Amino acid sequence: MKAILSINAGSSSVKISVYAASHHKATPREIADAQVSGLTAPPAKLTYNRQGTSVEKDKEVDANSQDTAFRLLLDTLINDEALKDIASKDDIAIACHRIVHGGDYDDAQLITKDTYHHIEALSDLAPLHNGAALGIVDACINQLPSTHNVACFDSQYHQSIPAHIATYPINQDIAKKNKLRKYGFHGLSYAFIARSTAEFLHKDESSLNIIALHLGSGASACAIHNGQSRDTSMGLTPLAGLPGATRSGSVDPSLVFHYASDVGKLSPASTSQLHISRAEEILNKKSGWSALTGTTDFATIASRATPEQALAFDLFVDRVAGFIGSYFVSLGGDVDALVFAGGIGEKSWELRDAVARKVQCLGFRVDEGKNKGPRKGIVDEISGDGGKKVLVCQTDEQFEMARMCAAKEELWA
Ligand SMILES: Nc1ncnc2c1ncn2[C@@H]1O[C@H](COP(=O)(O)OP(=O)(O)O)[C@@H](O)[C@H]1O
Ligand SMILES: CC(=O)OP(=O)(O)O
Ligand SMILES: [Mg+2]
Repeated sequence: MKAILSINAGSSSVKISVYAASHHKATPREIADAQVSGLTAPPAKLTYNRQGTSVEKDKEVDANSQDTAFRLLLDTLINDEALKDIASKDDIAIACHRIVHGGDYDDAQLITKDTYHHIEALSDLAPLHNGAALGIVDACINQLPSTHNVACFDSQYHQSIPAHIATYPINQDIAKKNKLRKYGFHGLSYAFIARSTAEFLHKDESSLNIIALHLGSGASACAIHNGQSRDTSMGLTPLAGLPGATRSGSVDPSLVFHYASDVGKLSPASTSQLHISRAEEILNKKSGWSALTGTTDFATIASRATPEQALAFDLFVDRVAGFIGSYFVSLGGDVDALVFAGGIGEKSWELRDAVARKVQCLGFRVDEGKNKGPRKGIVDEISGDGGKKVLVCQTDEQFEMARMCAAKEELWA
């Protein structure tokens, strides 16, 4: 039996799940999960469940970065005497890490010096994520010396996007040399959503066509054709596409040159692990819900209590509906389901309701009672009578990573 620590450093949270797996290709069995959320909407909150029982719920904690959140979570797990599977740090055989930007990697990688440096070199292309995740890898290397570290990439799932969709219309010599193309992210989530939705619909995954929405602190949409990513809204970096908690999403690229005189300069936040220009800092960290409303808490925004919140809400509905329309065409109208996931997609009935109304012309509608009601199962149907299928999937990137590790033969030899 091996204990697997699955670590998901998001832009506003760190989520860790602990699994036990007995052998190569075994389905990992969850034994605990813990998360610190609200890193961009202090105070951050800790939630911890062991064997399905709540130990802590929304406990206010002092954490303002992914690194401090991770240390707190690791201590919580190690110091819990009732968590028998990891009585000491040595019991953690595998730590898998969600790495948002994996460049051309098409499979999870055991983290060696080489892979570490490769991921580090990609950090500039995921300024809210890769550096933070590598900080957690460093902490694991130092604090868990006998643990194997595995990198699981958010970009991997999107390797199937065809060239004419992934290519930017710029000088192709420069594009190839500098690897400037659409990569796409939230792929661990989309892989989980595709498999779970296929199971729910009793369809073979290889014939599944869906429009999936991962709407969290970072938000994206994905057109899934025959079980594979055909298009997604994020691009070279996770900034493109939909707006997020602190991200602008797509804007006219020329806006950068008209925003302020110093946007091209390196930001004071730049470190050896992260080279971020002022423009990138503004569009990644000082835009989105935070800039429009002063909060990154989407539950507050969904209340539409102020004109600013109403504007942010309507703007999000407009952008999300735009991608649904575009992907509906991309899938030739052959869509098995529209699937909501991510913190906002799973928890905001208001957002689901407003989006569904906006895309009613495509045949989607939600049932008010089902939409507002408690979730039944990992995938839950909320479609209205006679409408195309609308589902909510409680996505699980940590499980997806643990599953990838169980499938890696070299870790079980
Ligand atoms: N009850 C809720 N209603 C609406 N939005 C919510 C609710 N709970 C959490 N959220 C939003 O979900 C987002 C976090 O989603 P999550 O997928 O966990 O983020 P991360 O990108 O850090 O992984 C935040 O913007 C938060 O405000
Ligand atoms: C890729 C991305 O934006 O991830 P998250 O939503 O977890 O910040
Ligand atoms: Mg996330």
